[in-house]
Amino acid sequence: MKNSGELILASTSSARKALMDGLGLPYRTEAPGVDEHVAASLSAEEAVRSLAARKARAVHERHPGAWVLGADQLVEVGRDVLGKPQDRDAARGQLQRLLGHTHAIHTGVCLVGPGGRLTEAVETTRLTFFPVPPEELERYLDTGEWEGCAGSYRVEGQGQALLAKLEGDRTNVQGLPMLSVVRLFRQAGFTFFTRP
Ligand SMILES: Nc1nc2c(ncn2[C@@H]2O[C@H](COP(=O)(O)OP(=O)(O)OP(=O)(O)O)[C@@H](O)[C@H]2O)c(=O)[nH]1
Repeated sequence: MKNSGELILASTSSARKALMDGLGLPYRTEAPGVDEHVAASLSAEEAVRSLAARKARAVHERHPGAWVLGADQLVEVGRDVLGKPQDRDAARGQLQRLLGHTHAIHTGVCLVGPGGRLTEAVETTRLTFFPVPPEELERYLDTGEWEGCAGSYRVEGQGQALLAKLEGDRTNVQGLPMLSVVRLFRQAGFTFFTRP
């Protein structure tokens, strides 16, 4: 049975695209094009839930007959909430906060269906990093993995050499909590393993 309406991933993230490609559902991507500012009073979980819905709704308004999946991610360490670093110096500062400590990655996902029906989830993964000397941190920065990544590391790349412990969904760290994404798709009536 063909899934009704096209599926759009409201994201510019190559990591999210790679995760969706693995699922095998026919889809396309479209940039959400939204302002990602939220009230400072929101918790990290509330912020990613709100922003995932903002991204999905923005694309759904342009394509009301489609299914649209949006996502947003933040890193929480102590009282700090981290997004994507702007430059190498910001990436160094983020990693200095994370190395030798445990932090949480929160990812919100939101699925909006034809007619605007919305389902959502927020998934948290906890990661503990080894403490490493400054010269090793500089060598990791030289890999460039910090670019475009909340928290300035890639858990599926060389960044895994920093990882002492991971509790939760690993794909959630990369950008989409696939256990939750599959649950939302199944609850929406999506069928899998169909021929294109
Ligand atoms: N490959 C990889 N990407 C990561 C990792 N951790 C975080 N990211 C990326 O960091 C980005 C988090 O920033 P967001 O603001 O949620 O998303 P974005 O990159 O702006 O992309 P949009 O979905 O278009 O908003 C996402 O693209 C994640 O895929 C990781 O361990 N590996």
